[in-house]
Amino acid sequence: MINNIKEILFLIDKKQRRNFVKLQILVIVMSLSEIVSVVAIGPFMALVGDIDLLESDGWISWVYEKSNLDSPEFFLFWMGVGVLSILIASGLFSIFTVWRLSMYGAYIGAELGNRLFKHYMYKPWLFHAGNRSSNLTKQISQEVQRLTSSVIIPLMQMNAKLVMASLMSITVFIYDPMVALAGISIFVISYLLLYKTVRLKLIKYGSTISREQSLRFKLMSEGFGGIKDTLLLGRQRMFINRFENASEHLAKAHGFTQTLSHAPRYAMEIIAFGSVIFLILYLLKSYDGNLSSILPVLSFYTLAGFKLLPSFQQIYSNVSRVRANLAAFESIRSDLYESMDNQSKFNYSHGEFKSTLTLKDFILFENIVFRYPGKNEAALNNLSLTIPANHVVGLVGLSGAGKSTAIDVLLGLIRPDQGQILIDQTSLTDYNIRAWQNTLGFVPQSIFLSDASIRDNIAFGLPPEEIDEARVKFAAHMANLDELLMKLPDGLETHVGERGIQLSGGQRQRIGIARALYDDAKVLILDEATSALDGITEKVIMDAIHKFSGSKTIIMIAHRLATVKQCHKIYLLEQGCVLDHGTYDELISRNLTFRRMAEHA
Ligand SMILES: Nc1ncnc2c1ncn2[C@@H]1O[C@H](COP(=O)(O)OP(=O)(O)OP(=O)(O)O)[C@@H](O)[C@H]1O
Repeated sequence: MINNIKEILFLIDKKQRRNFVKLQILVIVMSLSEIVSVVAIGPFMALVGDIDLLESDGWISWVYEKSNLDSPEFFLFWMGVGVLSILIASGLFSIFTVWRLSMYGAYIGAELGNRLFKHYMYKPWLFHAGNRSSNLTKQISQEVQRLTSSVIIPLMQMNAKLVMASLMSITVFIYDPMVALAGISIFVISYLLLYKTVRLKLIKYGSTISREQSLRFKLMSEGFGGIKDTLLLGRQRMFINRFENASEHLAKAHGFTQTLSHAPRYAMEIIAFGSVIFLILYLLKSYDGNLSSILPVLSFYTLAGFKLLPSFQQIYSNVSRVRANLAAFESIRSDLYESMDNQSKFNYSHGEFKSTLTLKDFILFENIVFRYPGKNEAALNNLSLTIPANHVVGLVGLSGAGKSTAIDVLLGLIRPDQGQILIDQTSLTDYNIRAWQNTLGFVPQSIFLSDASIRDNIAFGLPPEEIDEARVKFAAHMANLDELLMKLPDGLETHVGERGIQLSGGQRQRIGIARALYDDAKVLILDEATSALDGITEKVIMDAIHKFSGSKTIIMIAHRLATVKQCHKIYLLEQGCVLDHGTYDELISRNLTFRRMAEHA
C-alpha cells in the first residue's frame, strides 16, 4: 500500500507535489492547535477542583493578580471562556485544514481524469478500434472518481489524523509515560490486529467492485447501444438478469467494505470505556483518592482520548477504504504512466496547429503493406496506386478487399508496416500528418452525430461562437439538405437526438457530407457515403460533388457501381492490392470481376 501511495505521489505533477508539502505544514499547525486546546483544559479543571490555587504561588495566581478581576468566580468564568475560545479556534482551524486537504485531493482527481481523457483522445485509431469505448468511459468516470474519493481524499485526511495522533500521543507521553504507553498500545494493537484480519477481504471486495462495475458499464452500453436489436430479439431479460447479478455482487462488496471499515468503532468504544474505568482506578490509587488532584488529569486524558479515539478510528477506516479501493488505481495505473510519457509528445507532433499540406499534383500509395494486430493475413498487400490532384477517383472491390483500410492509411489513422504515402514529393510522417489531415474532408460509412442541433453537427466540434453561418448554409445546400431544413420548423436549430436517432439514415449521411464540405477541404474522401440514399438523392449529391472536380480531389469507395460511374479513374482492389484500374467503361469491357459486380449492383 505504501508503494502505491508513493506511486500516486510520483504520478501527480511537480506543482501539486509542492502544494502537498505546503499542506503538510498546515497539518502540523492544525495538530499543534488541537494539542493546545487539550492542554488548556488542565489548568481550568485544576481551578474548578481547588479555587484556593489562586492564593498559592503558581502561574495561575500570577495571572489572576495581573488580570485585576475582583472575584475568583469571575476569573474562573473568564478562564472558561478562554479555554472555550481556544477550542473553537482550533476547531475552525481544523475545518479549514480539512477543507484545503479535500480540495487538494479533489483537484488531483480532476487532473488525473483530464490527463486520462487527453491520453485516450490522442491515442491512434487502432487503439480505439481494439478498445471498447464503454471501458474507456468507465476508466475516466468511475475508476478516477473512485481513486479520488476513496483513495486520494481519505489518504489526505488520514495523513492529517496521523500527524495529529502522533503529536497528541507524544504530549500524553510527556504528561505520564505509563498511562500513555498503556492506553496507546491498547488501541494501536487492537486496530492493527483488526486490520490484519480484514485486509485480505478488503482486497478481494475491492477487485470485485472494479470487476462488477466494469460489467455493468458494458451491459449498459451494449443494452442501450443495441436497443433496436434487443427489443426485436426480446433479449431484455438476458441483459437485466446479468445486470441484476452484477449489481448484487457490487452491493455485497460495497456493503462488506463499509461494514469492515466502520464496525470496529463499536468494539473500540467498549475498550475505551473499560480503559476510562481503569484509568480512574489507577488515578485514585496514585493520588490517594484526592479528587481535586485527579480532576485536571482526568479531564486532560478524557479530552485527549476524545480527540485520539476518533482519529484512530478514522485512520483505520481510511486505511481500509484505501485498501479496498486501490484496485481502482491498479486498473488505471498503466494508462496513467503512459500518459506521463506522452505529455511532451502531445505538445509536439499532435499540436492542433492550423498549417496544411497542399496537394498540387498527385497522391501516391507506394508499396503499402499493412497487417492488423493479431491477424495473419495482410489487409493491404503491396498496394500501389496514384490519385491525380483535382480528379475524382473511385475505389471498388468485394467486401474485405481492403478499401477502408487503404482509406485509413491515407487519412493517417493507420501507419503502414511498409511502404509510404507521398503527397507530391512529400512522404507522410508523424510530423506532417496533422497538416495533411487539416486538408482532408472525410465522410465515413456510419456518421457519428452528437445530440445537438443540425448546425452544430455540420460544424462538428466547434464552439457555437466560432461557427460560420454562411459556410454551414453552403455546406447544407451542397449536401442537398435544403428541402429537409425547410420542412423542419426549427431548421438548422433542430436537435437530432442521441446519435441522430431522430433522422433517417440518408438524412444522417447528408449531414455527414455537409460536415466534410464545411471546412472547404481540398481533398474529399467518401467511404460508402451515399449508401443509405435513394437513387435520386444520391444522383443529386453526386452531381454536386462532381461539380468540385477540377478544384478538389475526391476519392470515393462505393459498393454500388453507379456511384463511381462518373469517376475519372476507378481502382479495383482484391486482397489488399490493385487488380485493375481504368474508367468505368474500360473496366466493364475488360474485367470480369468488375462486370459481375456491376451486374449484381
Ligand atoms: N479493426 C480491425 N481489426 C482487425 N482486422 C480488421 C479491422 N478492420 C478490418 N479488418 C480486416 O482487414 C481486411 C480488410 O478490411 P476492410 O474493411 O479494409 O475491407 P473493405 O474492402 O473496406 O470491406 P467492406 O467493403 O466490407 O467495407 C478484412 O479482412 C478485415 O477483416
